[in-house]
Amino acid sequence: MDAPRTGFVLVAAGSGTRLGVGRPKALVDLGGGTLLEHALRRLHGFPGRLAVAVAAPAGHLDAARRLASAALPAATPALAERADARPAHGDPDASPAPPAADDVTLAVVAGGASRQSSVAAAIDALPGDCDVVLVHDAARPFAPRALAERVAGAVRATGDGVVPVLPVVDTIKRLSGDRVVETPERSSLVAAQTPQGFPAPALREAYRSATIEHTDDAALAAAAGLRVRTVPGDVHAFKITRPDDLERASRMLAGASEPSVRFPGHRDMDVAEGSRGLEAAELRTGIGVDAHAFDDTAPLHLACLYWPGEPGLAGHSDGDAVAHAICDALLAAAGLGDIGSVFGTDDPELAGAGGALFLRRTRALLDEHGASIRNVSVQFVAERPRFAARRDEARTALEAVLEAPVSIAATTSDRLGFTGRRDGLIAIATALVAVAPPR
Ligand SMILES: Nc1ccn([C@@H]2O[C@H](COP(=O)(O)OP(=O)(O)OP(=O)(O)O)[C@@H](O)[C@H]2O)c(=O)n1
Ligand SMILES: C[C@](O)(CO)[C@H](O)COP(=O)(O)O
Repeated sequence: MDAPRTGFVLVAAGSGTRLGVGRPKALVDLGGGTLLEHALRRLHGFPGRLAVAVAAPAGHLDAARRLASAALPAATPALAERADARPAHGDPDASPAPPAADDVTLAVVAGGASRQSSVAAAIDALPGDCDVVLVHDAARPFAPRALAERVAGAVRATGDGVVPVLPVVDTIKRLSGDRVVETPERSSLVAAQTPQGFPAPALREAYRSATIEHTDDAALAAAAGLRVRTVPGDVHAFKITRPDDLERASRMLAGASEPSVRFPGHRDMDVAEGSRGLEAAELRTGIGVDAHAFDDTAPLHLACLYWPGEPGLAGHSDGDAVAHAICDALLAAAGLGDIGSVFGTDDPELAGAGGALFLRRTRALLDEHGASIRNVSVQFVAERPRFAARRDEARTALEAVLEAPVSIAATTSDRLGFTGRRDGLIAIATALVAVAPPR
């Protein structure tokens, strides 16, 4: 029997009004490929059989077919209508291993006037033997393949709809005009990403029965009665909506984060130096360590998560040693001092402050100095809390604040020392930061 086939709907028919480049957004060129191509290249190596359906702008079908065929080189020719393939580019994230021939089919159809009608048109172009359908925005071209695999896996494991989400890091306000009428409780709010996944028959039925426009597929599926659950999203799956999102994507591809990079004791680079200067950006590492004693009377906040039922950490702030160690590592890498010298205990806003506040302020300080975060790695040493089950959640929470890749791990000290006695917890972080080269 054939392995299950995953349907992959890529909606790429939007006009990109908010981006404002006068061309459909999915056809905008960025670092060696259009957004459409970047999104499809992420599928290389996707396990099992795959049926891809692209909803493209009606006036650009030929171009979309050509680009999609080249980006999915193993797509079956009958459906792919292949034409002059473009060469692969140097995108480090795109896996070089293409899927095996026969395992991928491609259809490119005209999208509609709304995202929803574009999804509907592409679903209709999928073959009938898909068990799961993933729906993805071409406007999120760097969503990694692992995210699509995570979503598809969760759909197959549960039979529910699955949406990848990131925690909301800002305080959210509900408005009437410009007047604030409510501050909703943030802990139950998340930001939805794509790809969103569904059992194929349920999604087809939900789209057939939809009577109003929804902003995402999960909302449409839920309105049709399908249960929808979440999995951790990925910071790289950000949506390119406005010009600054495109700049962010372009910097990410160039391998550095700021067009103008300043560092104490180093020269300024201007925008005109552009990618040439960025290629030359110097990488600096930093290390940070933070320890806090346990306080049985306090709630535990660690790695920007709340840990109900666990003893908390003593401190002037909320004691989030993981966040504090990361701040120190970032400040050290950027040559900007340390958490003690930057954030005084006399600042009333910091009394009881959460780790996210320290991380946000640290990131803003690095931004001000033109230093860009490349990645962070952090490990904490403690007998409690048990960490493994919340690793993804912790990584996602930290990545959402830092907008950079984070690895997080935990270990015990084999009952040795203060961590072994359960007196407290210690966190050690390293950070890699890009700064301008010396003059
Ligand atoms: N009629 C539409 C509208 C949107 N989309 C797709 O839906 C995704 C998310 O939409 P958004 O980011 O809002 O894209 P645009 O509609 O192009 O942007 P804008 O609202 O600024 O015009 C994008 O990949 C877009 O191409 C689509 O296929 N068909
Ligand atoms: C589907 C989506 O990407 C989920 O966040 C989003 O709703 C689409 O963006 P739009 O601007 O509402 O079309």
